[in-house]
Amino acid sequence: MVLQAHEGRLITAPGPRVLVATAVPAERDAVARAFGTRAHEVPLPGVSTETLHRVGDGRYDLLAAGVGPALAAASTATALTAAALHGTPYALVVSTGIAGGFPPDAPLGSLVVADAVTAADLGAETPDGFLPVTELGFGTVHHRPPESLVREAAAATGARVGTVLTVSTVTGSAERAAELRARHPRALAEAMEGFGVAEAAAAHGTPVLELRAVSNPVGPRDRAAWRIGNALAALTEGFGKLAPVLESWTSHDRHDPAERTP
Ligand SMILES: O=C(O)c1cccc(C(=O)CC[C@H]2O[C@@H](n3cnc4c(=O)[nH]cnc43)[C@H](O)[C@@H]2O)c1
Repeated sequence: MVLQAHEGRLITAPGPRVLVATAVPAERDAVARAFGTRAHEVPLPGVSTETLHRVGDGRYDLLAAGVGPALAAASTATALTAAALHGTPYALVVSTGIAGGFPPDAPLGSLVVADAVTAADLGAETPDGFLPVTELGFGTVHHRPPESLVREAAAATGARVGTVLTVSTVTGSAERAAELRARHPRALAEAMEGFGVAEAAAAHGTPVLELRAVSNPVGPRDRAAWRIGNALAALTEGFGKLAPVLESWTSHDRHDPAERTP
């Protein structure tokens, strides 16, 4: 499939394309390093600040989509819409980057793949505790990536499988960490974009995967203890192992449409 001309050369993608959304450029570049080659920058229509970084023979578009679920959703939706209008839609969206891990289940430097991408603070406080937005009669708080893809991604990368929470406020106390784990006993990690990316993907009927590398424990704030370099290295290594899985999974008609994000 011909995607575009670049410096007089046609960039082609041999198969289905994957959009990879990180929060910040350092995470995007960690993913790009897994492909070894220089990324081609492709403008994103209507967005002056960010470009797509195209790698892997044009199969992967990497996007630093911004910090937090709202900006990540807006940027991801823009990229999905632009690709659809161009006639080159994505077959899969991957939300990735660093994350806080719930000790002891997700240690520093480990990888986590989400079998549930969960909005942890979307709802209402009541005298009886937190109510998720679904109990108020609205929307959804979980997106479930396709089971077969989660299974294969975990097998290839060695990632632990569990819930990855999306929060708008980074947890900064032991009390809040315990509260989140009490509400979400299967939570392994928290980050700030997955649910927003998944909402955008769902609006386009595109499946989503979330892979995170743990840079810090979820708990009392200690920014000096974040091991961002180690986590970014784990992300590069993990993505190198993940890419063949993504290529196989998106190329074959093995995935059950019922598994897709609604
Ligand atoms: O300062 C740097 O060099 C640097 C390099 C890469 C990434 C960063 C970030 O600050 C990324 C912010 C991003 O990380 C996720 N994150 C990481 N730990 C947590 C956490 O404990 N709770 C919630 N989110 C976390 C999150 O997705 C942020 O958007 C800096």
